[in-house]
Amino acid sequence: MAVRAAVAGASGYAGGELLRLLLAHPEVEIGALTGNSNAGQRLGALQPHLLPLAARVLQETTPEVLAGHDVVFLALPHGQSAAVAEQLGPDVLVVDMGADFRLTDAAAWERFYGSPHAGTWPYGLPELPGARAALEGSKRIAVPGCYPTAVSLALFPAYAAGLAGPEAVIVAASGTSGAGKAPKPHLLGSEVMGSMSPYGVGGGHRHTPEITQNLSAAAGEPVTVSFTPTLVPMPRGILATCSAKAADGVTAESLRAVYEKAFADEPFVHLLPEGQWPATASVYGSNAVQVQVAYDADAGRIIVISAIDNLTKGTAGGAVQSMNIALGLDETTGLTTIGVAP
Ligand SMILES: NC(=O)C1=CN([C@@H]2O[C@H](COP(=O)(O)OP(=O)(O)OC[C@H]3O[C@@H](n4cnc5c(N)ncnc54)[C@H](OP(=O)(O)O)[C@@H]3O)[C@@H](O)[C@H]2O)C=CC1
Ligand SMILES: CC(=O)N[C@@H](CCC(=O)OP(=O)(O)O)C(=O)O
Repeated sequence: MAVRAAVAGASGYAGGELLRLLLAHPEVEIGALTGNSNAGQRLGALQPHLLPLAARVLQETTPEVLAGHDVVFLALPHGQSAAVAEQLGPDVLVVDMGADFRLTDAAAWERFYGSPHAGTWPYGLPELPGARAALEGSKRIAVPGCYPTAVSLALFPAYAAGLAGPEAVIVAASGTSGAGKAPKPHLLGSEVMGSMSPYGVGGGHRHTPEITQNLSAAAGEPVTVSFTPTLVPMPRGILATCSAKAADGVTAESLRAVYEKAFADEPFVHLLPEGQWPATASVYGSNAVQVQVAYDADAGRIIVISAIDNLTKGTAGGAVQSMNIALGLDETTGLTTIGVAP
């Protein structure tokens, strides 16, 4: 019997990418689609690439509309998911693509998001140590942020193996869809085109505590994170350049061996052959993650670079992958590692 799934936030970028993936998922039947300001609109007017759903009309995001589904995906702005989720029954699988349930530290939540902490749900990054076990059979999933997905996958093996010092430095570039579809002055075409710019500099970005949480868990001790995001003129993609001081005794060979082992059985994470570097174009529209490692002997640092599609592995693909695990389906169902090129 098909898994009936509702999508709240179906007019947005994350909701649209999720629907693209669910349309290709053999076990899922798409149920209610909801929006906010666009409720009452035809989906075809808002997401014209989703042809099979073009005639569907967006409904209001209410508990009544979302009732009667096996899975409810929440692709809503931060802070909007908790109120909706608490009105959904305990038997429904709720997959939150926003940030509301990602952090374990209530004080960090309040500092970075400025509202009361709603709680913590099993974290939808299956590749992290222990994550799959927590997702299996779960009725609640917190899908990671896009930058934390790229960065945590890049650095957790080094921390878990004790190869990296406790201060991680990360500079990551994101395409503009990461900022969502709602109009924002800094995302006007004339501001973004032909330019690359930093934002959230100096520890202010709300993904800093999420990255810190993941790397500290992998290390088994506190890790501090210097995270600088940048905006680049492309619609999709994240390239994360991550580095940390190498622990004593690290060599290029030992570093590579740790990453080969960490990702050997991962269906979506690919350690590239030596000499080949991750590129966002290679993972466009796919759930794949490209990773490459280097040991800079002169600087005494390890460098790990990862590339993801922020909308696919960075949100909707990660959500589907985690849903599959929670429902006991093959983890890769409905997901592809095949990108679009050129
Ligand atoms: N874009 C990305 O790369 C990623 C996004 N995410 C997360 O996914 C979530 C959605 O992001 P994204 O799709 O980019 O954002 P968008 O701005 O593109 O879409 C937001 C969606 O939420 C709906 N919405 C807005 N306000 C409300 C409200 N008060 N109640 C109910 N629905 C509301 C909008 O409806 P309407 O259009 O009808 O007003 C729209 O469907 C966010 O939490 C984001 O952090 C996570 C990882 C990556
Ligand atoms: C380019 C850009 O603006 N990106 C967003 C991150 C989007 C994302 O993945 O994260 P959330 O799910 O936490 O919103 C930002 O920096 O706020």
